Amino acid sequence: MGLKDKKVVRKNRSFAESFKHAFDGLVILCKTERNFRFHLIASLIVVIISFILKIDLSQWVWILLAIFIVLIAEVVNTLCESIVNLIVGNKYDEIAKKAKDVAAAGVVIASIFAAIIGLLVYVPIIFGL
Ligand SMILES: Nc1ncnc2c1ncn2[C@@H]1O[C@H](COP(=O)(O)OP(=O)(O)OP(=O)(O)O)[C@@H](O)[C@H]1O
Repeated sequence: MGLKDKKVVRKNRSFAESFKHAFDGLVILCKTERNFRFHLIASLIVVIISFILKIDLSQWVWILLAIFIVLIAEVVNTLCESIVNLIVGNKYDEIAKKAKDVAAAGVVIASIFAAIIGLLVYVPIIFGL
């Protein structure tokens, strides 16, 4: 193993370095997590529809809240999966299953919240209520 292969762990030295690593995390999410990509594309479609329907400021607040809660739930889900895999690897473990299933349930709960917000905002506009 050459010198350049030796990677060391150290604290971030600046805000810029912290931000760079956070950005790396975003790239990893987009490249490796199919569900995160799906939610990102769905979010983009929702934003475009919202512009077309000319929703007002308070409606934008609710829609953006719903979008970001789902994305954050996906981040927590991926984080949980990574930590569980790091600890147990491929070994079957009931607690690992519980952790992953509960994290996935968080995404489902966030998605239900987003669907309810979507109905409350768009149905009255579309049906002129
Ligand atoms: N080590 C394990 N021990 C027991 N069950 C596990 C283990 N790893 C995964 N599972 C089960 O398999 C399911 C799928 O796990 P996996 O790691 O493939 O998640 P995933 O398909 O990436 O999930 P998501 O679709 O939420 O991204 C988990 O929800 C869990 O029920």
